[in-house]
Amino acid sequence: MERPRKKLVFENGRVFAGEGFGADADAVCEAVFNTSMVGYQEIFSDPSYCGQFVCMTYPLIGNYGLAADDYETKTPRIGGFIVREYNDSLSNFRAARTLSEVMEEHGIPGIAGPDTRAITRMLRSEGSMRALLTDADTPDAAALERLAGTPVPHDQVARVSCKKPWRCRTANARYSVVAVDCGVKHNIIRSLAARGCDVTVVPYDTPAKAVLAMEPDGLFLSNGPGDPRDVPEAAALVRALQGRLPIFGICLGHQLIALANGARTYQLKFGHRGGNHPVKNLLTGRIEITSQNHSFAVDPESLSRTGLTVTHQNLLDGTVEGLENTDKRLFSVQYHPESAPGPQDSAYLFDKFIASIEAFLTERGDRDAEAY
Ligand SMILES: NC(=O)CC[C@H](N)C(=O)O
Repeated sequence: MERPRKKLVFENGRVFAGEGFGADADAVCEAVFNTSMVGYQEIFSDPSYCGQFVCMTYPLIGNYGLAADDYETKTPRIGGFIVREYNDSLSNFRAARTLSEVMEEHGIPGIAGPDTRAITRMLRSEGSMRALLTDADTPDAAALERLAGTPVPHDQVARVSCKKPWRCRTANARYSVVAVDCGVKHNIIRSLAARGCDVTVVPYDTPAKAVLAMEPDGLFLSNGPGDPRDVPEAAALVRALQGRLPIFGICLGHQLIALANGARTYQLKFGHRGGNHPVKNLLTGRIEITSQNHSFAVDPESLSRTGLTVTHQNLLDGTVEGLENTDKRLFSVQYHPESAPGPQDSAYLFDKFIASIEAFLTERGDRDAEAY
């Protein structure tokens, strides 16, 4: 099939040529890179990539298609894909659709052909930056002007969060959990459901009173796109509910817990995105290989007097990867224990949340799980 000629123009003036796949549309996004060797479907459908171009360092993308059961959300919001080679000859018996056709359906453009290693090295040395994906014949000067004139969005969480509460029921449920949806990955909901949780997913700006009216046994704070400081509503919810319910946060949820307790977050030079980031659990001394996708991190200097202690640390750059306040039954991780894509080493964190809920129910004296 004849594919349109496209190019990527970066803020620093570098231009990379290639062929379009997915939607034949222009887009301006922040470009980041992901080093996972598998899992492009989960990356494609992870709402945390809303408004970002993901440059895949693995050189062959598309060859196992998309499987009906593997989406992280029904409405993919990734800004676009940058790949070395796009391949549409599906080789997986589970494949239902091609990546390109589903990208087209959702208006998401892609470019195949650029030297993705060169782009990655550029982002590593100069830091994440924005780019315009456009037709090959757009003049570079006009492209740079468009880039400079496009404002950075601050409403990504509002774009990906559900608009009304919805419930994921599980057979023989033992716990009821409210999940604050800042762009929740469905594998998180599956991971909670697999441990006996009925999960009510609520919009990111749900007031604390409305959450309490649902009488949950625990509160979960999801991953999500953008700068955590753009969602003060969700941080306020944590402030109002911490100490009243067991709380578990992942990625953006972890950052929101830090902000709610007076800590600071900052933007990393090029972020962590991949399926093999080593993290040390400081409580056990064990090392976990983790799946990651984030640009921001919690400033360890800002943690004194917050009541939060660091439980996990990244072994590549020493950044904070986990926080806890046992008095408030509150803990969080910067990485992805639901690990899609990625290793399973950190799945124990969901069990830790269940243990925290169990202890809470027992202490409250109204442990009625046997009645279920
Ligand atoms: N996966 C996430 O939740 C990402 C959190 C946040 N948007 C960041 O980039 O740091």
